[in-house]
Amino acid sequence: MVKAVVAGASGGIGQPLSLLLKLCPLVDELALYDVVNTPGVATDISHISSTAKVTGYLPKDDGGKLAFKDADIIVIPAGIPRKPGMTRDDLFKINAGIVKSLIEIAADVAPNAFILVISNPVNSTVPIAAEVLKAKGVFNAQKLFGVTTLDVVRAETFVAEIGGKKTGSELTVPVIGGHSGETIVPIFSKISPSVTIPDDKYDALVNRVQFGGDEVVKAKDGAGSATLSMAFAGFRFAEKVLKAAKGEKGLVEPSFVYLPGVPGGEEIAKATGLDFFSVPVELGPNGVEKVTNPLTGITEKEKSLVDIAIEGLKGNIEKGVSFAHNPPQKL
Ligand SMILES: NC(=O)C1=CN([C@@H]2O[C@H](COP(=O)(O)OP(=O)(O)OC[C@H]3O[C@@H](n4cnc5c(N)ncnc54)[C@H](O)[C@@H]3O)[C@@H](O)[C@H]2O)C=CC1
Ligand SMILES: O=C([O-])CC(=O)C(=O)O
Repeated sequence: MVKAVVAGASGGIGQPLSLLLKLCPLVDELALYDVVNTPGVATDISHISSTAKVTGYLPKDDGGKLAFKDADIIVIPAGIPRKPGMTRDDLFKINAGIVKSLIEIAADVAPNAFILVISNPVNSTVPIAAEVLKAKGVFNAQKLFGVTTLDVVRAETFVAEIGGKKTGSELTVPVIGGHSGETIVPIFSKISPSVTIPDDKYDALVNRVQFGGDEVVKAKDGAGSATLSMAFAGFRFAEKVLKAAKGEKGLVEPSFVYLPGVPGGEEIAKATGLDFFSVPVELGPNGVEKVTNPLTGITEKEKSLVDIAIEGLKGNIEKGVSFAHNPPQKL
């Protein structure tokens, strides 16, 4: 019996993500949690004639605990999205506390769950999650993931447009680093099957991957950020985690993980000086089976992009860790 939870299930990402999980034959039970509207969303989705049994919870009557209890996988797209002119870091003030409170519930009632954090700023919310789990004595780095799949999906799509492929899904494009602006680093030298990016298109393509989120925020013009492509990306990652948990081999996807706690991570932590970095993760029954060092054999241009990413990530990670230890006092 596989129980999946979506926290933030009534939102722009949460609703289509819940729909995709309801359609997934790997899910037997789907618990939808949000501070608003989950009775309606859950009842609506529950009428779909697929396997998963759907329930909806609000915070009242310990709804969070009931929703999360004994979950196998918890996906978190809870929190506010950007408006034009904002950076992801501008979301920290509100979303840091939301993520912290949700991870506390997870630690108490579902300490063995895979936890997939979508809420921004991912570069800081994942370190918060790790610190909360550590403090509760239940941290397993192999099961905590910052979801950066949308960067990979975008890179596949944009490279396919340039490389004359019919669809990006024919391509594997590693994207590493973090999940905001210049911390996002596409490694075009390792696209498989290989695609040559013309020199005169390289910088613009890197920029489009790094600022793909801004493209959507601008186009939505105040109505939020990427939701449908994010639901696709979040589901793609969750499905791989679930398939790997069932024993399927060869499933790899980049994710923002705690390097010192995952096999193969120490070497990358040493090379970057960072505890968290998005790297290609090979998934297994226990989550991260191993990570591969994405920095070997990259080009000089890519090295300089990685250096910029490392600088940005340092502050983002420290901000998350220090919030987890010293959250602002409530008035
Ligand atoms: N990792 C990534 O690649 C991406 C991350 N995001 C992030 O995902 C988050 C959600 O985005 P949207 O779905 O567009 O926002 P939204 O505002 O449409 O939905 C967020 C939902 O979270 C709920 N929520 C707020 N506090 C909560 C709490 N304490 N417990 C449970 N639910 C709570 C809200 O009621 C709302 O239904 C944002 O932070 C956004 O920046 C968005 C796109 C890509
Ligand atoms: O841009 C945003 O704020 C949402 C996001 O993370 C993305 O679309 O990559």
